[in-house]
Amino acid sequence: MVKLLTDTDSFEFRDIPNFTTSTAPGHAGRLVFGSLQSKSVVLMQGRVHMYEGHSAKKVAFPVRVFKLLGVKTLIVTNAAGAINRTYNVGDLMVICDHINLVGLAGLNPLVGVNDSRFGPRFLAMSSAYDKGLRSLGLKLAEELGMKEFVREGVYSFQCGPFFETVAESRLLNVLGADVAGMSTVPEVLVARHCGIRVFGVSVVTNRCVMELDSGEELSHEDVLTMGEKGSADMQRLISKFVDKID
Ligand SMILES: O=P(O)(O)O[C@@H]1C[C@H](O)[C@@H](CO)O1
Ligand SMILES: Nc1nc2[nH]cnc2c(=O)[nH]1
Repeated sequence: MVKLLTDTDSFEFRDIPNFTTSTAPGHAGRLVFGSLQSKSVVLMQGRVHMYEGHSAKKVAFPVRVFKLLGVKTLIVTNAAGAINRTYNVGDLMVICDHINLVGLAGLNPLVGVNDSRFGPRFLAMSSAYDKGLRSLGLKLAEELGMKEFVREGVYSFQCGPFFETVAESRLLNVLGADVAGMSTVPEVLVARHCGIRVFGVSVVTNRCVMELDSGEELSHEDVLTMGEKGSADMQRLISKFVDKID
C-alpha cells in the first residue's frame, strides 16, 4: 500500500514516543505520511498485537495520536481465517461488526480511568463500522469487478498467537463470526471512543480448521503468502475508497 503514496515522509515506530515496535514477521513498524488520490493520509506499515505482550491500551495508542493529528476516518485491514464455510482463501470481507471475546473479558483499551478529552466513559458500539462507508466499499467493489469475492461479515478477535482449535473454530461459528483474527478490534474501540469513523476490510488468508483429525495445520508463513496475494485486490479497493470518501 505504501508504494501507492506520493510525497511521503516516514518515521520508525521506535523513534516515536510511546509507540511500540512490532516483533511480528511481515509488520515493518513504520508510520508513513503522504498523499493517496490527492488526499492526505497517514499509514501504519505494520502494527503491534496483544500477543506480542502489549496491553490493549498500548496496541491502540497510535489511534489517539491520529485523532490529535485531525484524522477523521480510520481504515483498518487485517489477515484473517475463514470461519464461514462459504468463504474462500483470497476473498476480501468488509467488516460489518465484530466479536471481542478478549475485550468482553476486560482486556480492552477503554478499561481504567476515562480520558474525557477523547470521549465518554460509556460507549455505544452497536454501529461501530460506519454504514455509509460499508455501502460505499461494497459499491466500489462491484464497480471494480470484485463482487464475486468481496463479502460483508463479522470479525472475531482472539488474542493469539495460536490459531484456533477445531472446537474453538466451531464455537466462533456458533457465535456468528465469519472470520477469526488477532488484531484490529482494540484500535477500532479507541477510534469509536474519540469519534473517528471506521471502515474495515479483512483478507481471508486461510480457512479455519473445523474438522478434527483432518491433518490440516495452519502456519504464519501461509498467512503471509496468501496475505501478499490478497493485498493487490485490497490495495485496489482501498485506493478507490480513499478517492471517493469525503
Ligand atoms: O495484523 P494482522 O491481524 O493482519 O496479522 C495476522 C494476525 C497475526 O499477526 C498473523 C497470524 O498469522 O496475521
Ligand atoms: N485467530 C486467527 N487469526 C488469523 N490470522 C490469519 N489467519 C488466522 C486464523 O485462522 N485465526
